[in-house]
Amino acid sequence: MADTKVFLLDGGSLVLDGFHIWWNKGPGGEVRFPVYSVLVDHPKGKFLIDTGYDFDHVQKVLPFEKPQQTKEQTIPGALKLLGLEPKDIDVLFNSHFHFDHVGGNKFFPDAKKLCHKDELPQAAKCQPFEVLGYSDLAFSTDVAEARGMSDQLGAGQTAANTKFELIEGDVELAPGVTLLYTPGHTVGHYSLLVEFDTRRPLLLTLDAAYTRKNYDNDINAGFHIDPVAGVNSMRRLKEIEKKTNAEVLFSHDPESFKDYKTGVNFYG
Ligand SMILES: Cc1ncc2c(c1O)COC2=O
Ligand SMILES: [Zn+2]
Ligand SMILES: [Zn+2]
Ligand SMILES: [Zn+2]
Repeated sequence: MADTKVFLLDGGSLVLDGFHIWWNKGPGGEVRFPVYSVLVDHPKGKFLIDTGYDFDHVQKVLPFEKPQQTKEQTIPGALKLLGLEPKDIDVLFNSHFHFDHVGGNKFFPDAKKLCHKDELPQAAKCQPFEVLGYSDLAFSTDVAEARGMSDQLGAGQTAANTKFELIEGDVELAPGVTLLYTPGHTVGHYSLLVEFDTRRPLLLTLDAAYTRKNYDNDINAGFHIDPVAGVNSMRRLKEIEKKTNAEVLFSHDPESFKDYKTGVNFYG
């Protein structure tokens, strides 16, 4: 069987103060960090995990995050670099519904969509401190309507083509592609473990650990629903790393990202 390939789709960058990236630790000051999505090109199909941010949404709602995104860093642009179009994606999984992970969902009306069973209701009725994170609601007509923000929906979006199948606990998306339930950042957050025939596994923390410093020191990001669960999720990922000898990739780590394979380069 052909081996699995993992592509990181560079989605541009944003800025946050260091105390948001490393909660209670800092240092403060502006930190520009990467945003990317993950394409798993597997013999069983093409799986996309997350879809980055929508530039116009961030400009309008979170301009202080100073979005920088070229055409090639939009989801359609990044797929085009690989000779793919959005219609080639079979399954779209959102690790969680923060705006920097759902911005390109609108390009996938026909893909099978999956999320944790608690993440959807949480986005529909979130805590006051989660309103910014859950601010781009165009991924779900139900959620947008529940939050009184139907104006975010595009013309072609319907309840049917923004419907999610709900999962819970750890789930094998395909042989060797496992979604790991890692709550804390959000109620329904997931990380991803990908195993290969010919190389060590990849463990993608996604927002369970923004950077190596978060991960090594059990430091939550400033955005979390449950910091104790967040620490436990990081500790669980470190156990899995040890057990599988996985290479760990972080979601928003400016230093590490410099060495990650992006564009046409892939893991596998
Ligand atoms: C990158 C980023 N910016 C703002 C927020 C989040 C982010 O990941 C999560 O909740 C927020 O308010
Ligand atoms: Zn194989
Ligand atoms: Zn997040
Ligand atoms: Zn994020």
